[in-house]
Amino acid sequence: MATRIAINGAAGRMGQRLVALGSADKDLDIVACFEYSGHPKFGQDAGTVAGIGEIDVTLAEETAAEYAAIIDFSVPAGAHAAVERAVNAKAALVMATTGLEEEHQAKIREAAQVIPVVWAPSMSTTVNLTMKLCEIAAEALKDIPGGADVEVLERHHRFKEDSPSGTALRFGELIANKMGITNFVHGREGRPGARPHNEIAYHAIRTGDNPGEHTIIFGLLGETIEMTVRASNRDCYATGALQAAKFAAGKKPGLYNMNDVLGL
Ligand SMILES: NC(=O)C1=CN([C@@H]2O[C@H](COP(=O)(O)OP(=O)(O)OC[C@H]3O[C@@H](n4cnc5c(N)ncnc54)[C@H](OP(=O)(O)O)[C@@H]3O)[C@@H](O)[C@H]2O)C=CC1
Ligand SMILES: O=C(O)C1=N[C@H](C(=O)O)C[C@H](O)C1
Repeated sequence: MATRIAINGAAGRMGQRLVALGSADKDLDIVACFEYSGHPKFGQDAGTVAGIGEIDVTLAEETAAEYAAIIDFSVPAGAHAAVERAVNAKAALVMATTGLEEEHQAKIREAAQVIPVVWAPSMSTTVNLTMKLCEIAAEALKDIPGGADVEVLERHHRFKEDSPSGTALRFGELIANKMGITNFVHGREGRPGARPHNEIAYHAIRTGDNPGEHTIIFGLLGETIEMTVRASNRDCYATGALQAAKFAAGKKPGLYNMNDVLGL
């Protein structure tokens, strides 16, 4: 039987791709598409907005339909509403929105005590694989003579509201945990002095319509290793989120990540 899903932020860049790809998936049934009432497309058919023709689901704030999972790609206020909807409906939650304040993050952790939650800053297979590879590199280089300097560069479209990306922050966190690093900086200017090893620096580039690119640099004295992972379009994130919804629907309550979904 197909998994019945709801999409929050359904008129957005990601929401539209979820509607398009979810509608084409015979194992999924999109039964609700949420948007806030002030959205210019509110009340329109979600399929028409996504450019695939009518799917008989309108962009709404409420639904009478039952769903097994809700996927959220929206904004912090929308993510907060998605958590409440999922808990009230006893549905699984796939949380993809980034740039959340600590109070919103705490609500997600709390929700995971009563419903299954997949929470990841990137639903892409190659990004999550690159995270594993970076952990291997960090472990191998943590005590290298001369030290290894870690810098995380990310490049996204001009419309992105949070910075650095949630994915860049997760790369930094995973590497810092392996290398025992405790200092984080965001860009550099002026005369900060020689670079300490106990530091990870983030650099956020905003340009054009880039759907997402991350480069992680481990700079040694005499050689450098860089890992770059790049999306060509948003479907890698949408596909991962739809897979996560299938994975989480009906699972026992708890916090899951994309390694659980992808078996990495
Ligand atoms: N984890 C992952 O794999 C990925 C995560 N993301 C994250 O997903 C989020 C959304 O990205 P993107 O689709 O590009 O952004 P968009 O701004 O295109 O989409 C967000 C949508 O949510 C709408 N919205 C605003 N308020 C609410 C609300 N209260 N309830 C429901 N919907 C609301 C927005 O409306 P309006 O435009 O009027 O504000 C918009 O339609 C970002 O945080 C981004 O970083 C993105 C890609 C991959
Ligand atoms: O806003 C985006 O577009 C993206 N946001 C996510 C993030 O902040 O990590 C994931 C992806 O890089 C696209």
